[in-house]
This record gives sequence, C-alpha cells and structure tokens, in this order.
Amino acid sequence: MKNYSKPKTDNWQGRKSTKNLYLHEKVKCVPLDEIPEPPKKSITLLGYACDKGVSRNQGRVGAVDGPDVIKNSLGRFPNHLPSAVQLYDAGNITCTKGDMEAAQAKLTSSVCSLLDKKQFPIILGGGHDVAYGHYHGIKKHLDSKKEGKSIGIVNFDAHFDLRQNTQNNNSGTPFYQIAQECKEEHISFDYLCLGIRKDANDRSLFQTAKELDVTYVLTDTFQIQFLDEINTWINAFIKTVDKVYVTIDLDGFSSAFAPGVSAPSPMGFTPHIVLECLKTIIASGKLISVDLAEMNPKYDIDGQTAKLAASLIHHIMDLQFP
Ligand SMILES: N=CN[C@@H](CCC(=O)O)C(=O)O
Ligand SMILES: [Mn+2]
Ligand SMILES: [Mn+2]
Repeated sequence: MKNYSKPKTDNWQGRKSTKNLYLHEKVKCVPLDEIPEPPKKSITLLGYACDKGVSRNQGRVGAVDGPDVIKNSLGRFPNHLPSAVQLYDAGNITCTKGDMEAAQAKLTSSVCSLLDKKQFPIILGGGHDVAYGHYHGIKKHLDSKKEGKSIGIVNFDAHFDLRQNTQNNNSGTPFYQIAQECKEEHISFDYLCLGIRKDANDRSLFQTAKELDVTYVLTDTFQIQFLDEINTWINAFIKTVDKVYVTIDLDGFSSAFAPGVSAPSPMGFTPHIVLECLKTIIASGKLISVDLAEMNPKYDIDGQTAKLAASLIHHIMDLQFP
C-alpha cells in the first residue's frame, strides 16, 4: 500500500504481566485495512511519519520518527482501559519522495475509514501538516452522513499555523488552507487556539487571525489560575459546533516539558492547563478525534517529550473511555 507502513510489534515493549496490566500487552497491531468495526467504540493509534512540512517551513527535521517513539513510550504505561474497549496500532502513514500532499491524502482516507468503523482515532505526528489531512478525514466522514454536522478545531499551540500557502503547503499553513476551503464552501471556519505566543507569531499572522475571526488565548493567560475564564471561552466555542477535533502541537508546551520539538517554547504552557481543558472538551461529548503533532525525537532529552505525549494520550483515553 502506498504511503503506508504496517504496525511494528517491536514498538510495543515493557514490563510483562499475565493480566494485560500494561498497554504494550493490551494493544493489537492490526493493518489499517483490517481494523474491524467493533460492537463498541474502540481506539486506533495511527502515525503520520512525515516531516516534509517542517522542512518546507524551514524548521528542524526529525519529526518523521515521532510516531514510533510515542508508541514506544506509551506501551510502558499501565493499562486502565475497560476490557471491552480495544486498542489498535494501525501503523504509520508515510511520505515518499517528499510528496507531503500524498501523505495527507492517505491520512484523510484513513481517518475517514476509521471513523466509518466507529473507531476513536488518535493520530501521532509528524509535522503539524498532519492537521490538514486529519481535518479532511473527519470532514469526509461527517459529509458522507449528510447530516450537515460542523467541525470545531481546538488547537493547543504556540503558533496560529495560519501562514499563507502561496509558496507551498507546509507545517505552518494547515489552518489557513482549511480556512480558505471553508470560505469557498460557504461554511464557517471554527478555530480556537489556546496558548498562542506573541513572540512567535508576526503581525500579519495576528491580522489573519483577526480577519478569520479566530478565537485565541495568549500563552501569558493560558494558565491554571485563569481556568474559569478559559473554560468559559471553550464552552462558548463548543456550543457553536457539532463535533470537536483537538490538535495538540507539542511545541506549545514550555521546553521544560517538551524539548523534543522542531520549534521549542521556553515560556510555553504547562501540561496541567491542557489537561483541565481536555476535561472540559471531553465532558461535552463532542470530541471526535485527536492528534499530537511535532514530536521530534532528535531534540528530546531523556524521552521527556515522548513521555509527555504518551501521558496526554493516556489521560485522553482515560477521560474518553472511563
Ligand atoms: N508548525 C509549526 N509552525 C511554526 C514554526 C515556527 C518556527 O519555525 O519557529 C510557524 O510556522 O509559525
Ligand atoms: Mn507550534
Ligand atoms: Mn502548530
């Protein structure tokens, strides 16, 4: 299959038990086209092993290895999933000959098929261009049902990623591309950014955000002491949409927590505020799919970023499948 590699059991190792106490014992490595339609919802992890968007955006490459490193870290975590909930690793979407658009297209069809099969997808990046393919997979799935359901995007990120794609599509353009397509389709572009850094987005990006009516919280106020106000913003946003797609760019976290990214944020946000926001979003019952972007093992220190990513996934699974 083009732009795809099958799941590798080698990625799943750790302490051994006889009772599925660990996630490496719980997970089933199943190729994408063999993922079953379960009677109950279940979870599928799928990697987006591509950093072409990062290199096109003049960033530091290495995120191509992000998905496998996250899986490797996650496998060592304890398994608290109900036994009726399945956990699959469906392998990785790959990028060949620098054709990022082909990788995004493959991600779109894969996410759509996972959602058609009632899976809860957790996509592991890879550059933040993962968001373009991921969003379209959700959209394709919802559009096929012809129920007119809308998608709200919640992006935890230091960056708007609203750069114009006049030169090329890259890791800094996905939400601009989506916004333009929404305009063409006469549907609203619902985009909430949490943790935006003023010192990492130029004036024209703030202007684009204003023109597109983007709601955002700056990283200075994206802190636990402002949680009530942040929750008010999140709930107001969620109310206006039918489904919520959450994308977590690891570079929004302070580099004290997430050094292993292409563009680190020394004064970024904490994991605690993100967790509280995830609780609010998941409590709404509207969360349809999640991704984690920009995991770059080349710059990680002692596996901290991979462990943070794995811990976020663990929390999300716990909240979504109590
Ligand atoms: N996905 C990341 N996008 C950021 C990268 C910033 C940087 O390279 O410093 C952006 O384009 O703004
Ligand atoms: Mn970012
Ligand atoms: Mn980003």
